[in-house]
Amino acid sequence: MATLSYARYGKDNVRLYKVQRNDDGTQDVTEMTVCTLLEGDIAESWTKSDNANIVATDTQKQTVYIMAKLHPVTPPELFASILGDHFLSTYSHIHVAHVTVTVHKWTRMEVDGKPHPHSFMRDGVETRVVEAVARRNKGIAIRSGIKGLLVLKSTGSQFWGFHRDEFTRLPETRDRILSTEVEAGWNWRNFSGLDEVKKDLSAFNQAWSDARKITLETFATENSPSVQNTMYLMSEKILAAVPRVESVEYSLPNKHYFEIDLSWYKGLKNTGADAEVYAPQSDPNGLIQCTVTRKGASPKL
Ligand SMILES: O=c1[nH]c(=O)c2[nH]c(=O)[nH]c2[nH]1
Repeated sequence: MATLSYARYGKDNVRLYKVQRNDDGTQDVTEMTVCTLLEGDIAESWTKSDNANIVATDTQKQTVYIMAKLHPVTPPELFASILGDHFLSTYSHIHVAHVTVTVHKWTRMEVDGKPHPHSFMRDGVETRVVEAVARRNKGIAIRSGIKGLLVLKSTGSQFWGFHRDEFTRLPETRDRILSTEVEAGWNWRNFSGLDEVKKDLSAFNQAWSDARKITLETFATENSPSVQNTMYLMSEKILAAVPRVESVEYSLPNKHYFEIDLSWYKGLKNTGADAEVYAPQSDPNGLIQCTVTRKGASPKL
């Protein structure tokens, strides 16, 4: 009659902070939010009120803390993989572990022109987000990404040549404001397991900084014909920079800034080439998305 066709469960919004005290007296800090979701032989909890196979979500939370104490929490790709691997190796009835780690910004302060040993500031809401999916006998799939990186350019963006019909009001423009909140992700070729993840840990931070730099530099320097083309260029460049990455995804809202006609006040000119005062729009916004996949890449698990 009815069948349970989807079930996973875990703990979301596990907040965690870890400090590393270095020999030279400086300290490094990491703050993250973790989500763990498990799949496996768990259906009977839903269908028969039998919780015997349920690793309580509280247990999952405690595990996150213990693993953070016992292991490094950076790079986040490693920590997410350690957690995923732990759930599979500890519980034979769990077949898939999804772990998402969101790293929050703590940027070291500069005081008197010098990096401060133990003081940090939150200079933006941008986060680094990693999702690791550990599947029994199928290795670990990792997606790394950036979220919440808010950017704006005041010129160097166009949008023209688009389809026009009786529903079209938007004028063509060869000079507009372009603003978006970057959500970017890059999918690594599947890892056979935790050992393979550990083989080249520096690749994860390097890819993050390459992807971030490519995103910012392409946004700034291209005379953009559309959000679509700009995100495609960024994706191509990330694929070229990081050989192990098989596909790149972008999701970019187009945050509109509308011109305001002020001619009603003493004939003030504030449109077209005279536009200086604009009305930023909170909604609606365009939303442009793409996945760009390396030729010959293995299909995503
Ligand atoms: O870069 C853009 N892409 C669109 O698809 C679009 N549609 C729109 O109204 N403005 C824009 N801008």
